[in-house]
Amino acid sequence: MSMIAAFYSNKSILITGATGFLGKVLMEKLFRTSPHLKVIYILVRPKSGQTLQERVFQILNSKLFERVKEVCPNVHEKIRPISADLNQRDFAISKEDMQELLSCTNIVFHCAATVRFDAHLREAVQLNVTATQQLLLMASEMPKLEAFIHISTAFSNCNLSHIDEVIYPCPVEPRKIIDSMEWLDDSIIEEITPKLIGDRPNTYTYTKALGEVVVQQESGNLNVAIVRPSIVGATWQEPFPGWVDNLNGPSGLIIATGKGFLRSIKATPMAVADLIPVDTVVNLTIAVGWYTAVHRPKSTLIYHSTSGNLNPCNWYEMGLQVLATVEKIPFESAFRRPNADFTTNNFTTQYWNTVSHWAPAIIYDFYLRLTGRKPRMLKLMNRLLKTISMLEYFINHSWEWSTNNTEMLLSELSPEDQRVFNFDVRQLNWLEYIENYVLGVKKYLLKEDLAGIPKAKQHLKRLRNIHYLFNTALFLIIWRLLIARSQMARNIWFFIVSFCYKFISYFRASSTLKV
Ligand SMILES: CCCCCCCCCCCCCCCC(=O)SCCNC(=O)CCNC(=O)[C@H](O)C(C)(C)COP(=O)(O)OP(=O)(O)OC[C@H]1O[C@@H](n2cnc3c(N)ncnc32)[C@H](O)[C@@H]1OP(=O)(O)O
Ligand SMILES: NC(=O)C1=CN([C@@H]2O[C@H](COP(=O)(O)OP(=O)(O)OC[C@H]3O[C@@H](n4cnc5c(N)ncnc54)[C@H](OP(=O)(O)O)[C@@H]3O)[C@@H](O)[C@H]2O)C=CC1
Repeated sequence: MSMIAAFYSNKSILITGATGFLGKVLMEKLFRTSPHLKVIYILVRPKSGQTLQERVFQILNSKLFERVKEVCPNVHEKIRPISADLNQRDFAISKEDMQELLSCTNIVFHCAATVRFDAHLREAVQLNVTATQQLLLMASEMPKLEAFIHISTAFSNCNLSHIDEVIYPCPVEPRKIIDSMEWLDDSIIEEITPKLIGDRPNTYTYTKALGEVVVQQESGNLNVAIVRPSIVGATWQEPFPGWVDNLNGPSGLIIATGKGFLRSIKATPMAVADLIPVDTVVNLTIAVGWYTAVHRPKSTLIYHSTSGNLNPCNWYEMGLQVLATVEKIPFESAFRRPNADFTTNNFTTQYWNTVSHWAPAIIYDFYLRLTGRKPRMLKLMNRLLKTISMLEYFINHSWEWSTNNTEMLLSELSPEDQRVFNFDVRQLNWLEYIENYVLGVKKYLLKEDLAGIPKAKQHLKRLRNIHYLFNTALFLIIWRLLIARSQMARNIWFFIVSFCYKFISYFRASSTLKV
């Protein structure tokens, strides 16, 4: 019997960010392994014209939750959506709901955040810092609370190259930042943002670091722990391999590569691709919840959920495996044949952007215009290149994260818990994982049917022929122009033609002799 699963039985759990990528997998695993838990409260806001109930219905009826329904048929009764907006004072939770949350909650998992790299500092502070502070305040009024688990990111201190499982101080106190956001206007905030974030690449990593300091300063007597995942990818094993439902991190780039939009990228091939499967992060998070509640460590423990120091894979290996997979299982209606060249300096990056990205987009848009359709490829390409420029920092640096607490926790688990809540990244086979990831992107993100693979392969063959034809035509045109203008080109041309002629004549003569 799993001790961790038993611990969560009969517990009331509060999850923020439960409609997000990580939150959904966390909920799924909790329900599947502890079907006798009392209730999971989730803080949800209405979105995209959907009510709370519609959002929850959609999640419960998704493929991700299929296995849950077998072990916990009354899952819909155990999930209690609470209308809340983390950007509002007291999260805009009704009095009755707040009362219930305060009096019943045993464990809090705080996953909600803005993960956008380009978020305005005010927005990022509100969600990643102020909301965390408010939630801690709420938690301090929960008499039955046993543990508060905060999800941060391994990149919150990405300005350092070696990162320990400790909270690093921020030059400006989070409280001062929170206060200043209340009275500074947007334009001044924009002006001071680069100074505040310093050598971090974006407001996301900066505010996640501030969020950690807030946890440290405001947790009082609470049992608190922080989990820091690196780049969270598709599921490795559970509930099934390859599940993913958003474009963040590598998923969007896998699509862009598989569809042949992205053909070269500025990346350091040997830099560590510190990916971590979402189910590994979730297993660790659940184990951390149990350990924090049961063992009540004296200080706030930080757990790195990273892969680089125990089982490294680099961007080159990852790129190769993505390509090998899309060769075997191609995506439908590719724009060009997939390719992934890594460039390492600005000049070659600009060159390949022009040749491999902008030029084909302009030609294709021209073709769309000619056929009476609306051009769209250049716009799409520019958006893609903007996205890549935001991710570039993370594919051109390597970090070392120490994982002592995570390893300690693994050793504390019973063999059964190590199996049920496996977060030992040493067991991960990267080639298999990446192949399943790409397949998952095809099935769950692009919603492509595997029956369409032969057609997709045919389409790639056609693209290859167009490519050869285009290159030959281009070569002939350039050559023709050169011959017309340059004596040297003409000489070379006549030399090549006469050489070929002589070679063929010699070959013919020798074969006649043999007969
Ligand atoms: C060979 C293989 C190599 C693989 C190589 C992998 C490298 C992978 C490095 C990851 C490194 C993360 C390391 C931090 C890990 C955390 O701790 S944070 C969690 C991760 N967070 C993120 O990834 C968020 C990044 N995304 C953003 O911040 C915003 O989407 C951006 C990039 C600023 C774009 O903002 P925007 O212009 O307002 O556009 P937005 O509405 O978000 O999306 C515009 C279009 O781009 C698409 N898009 C959005 N994100 C992406 C994406 N990642 N890729 C492609 N398209 C995207 C959208 O689908 C949308 O298309 P349409 O639906 O309009 O057709
Ligand atoms: N994905 C990754 O690569 C990594 C993620 N992390 C961390 O993991 C956690 C989860 O990330 P992930 O699941 O990927 O992110 P998602 O963007 O998928 O999910 C974010 C969640 O936060 C909720 N949320 C955002 N704003 C509000 C608001 N104002 N009120 C209520 N809820 C809100 C979203 O709700 P809604 O659905 O309504 O938008 C959603 O449920 C975050 O703390 C992130 O920093 C850390 C490292 C890497």
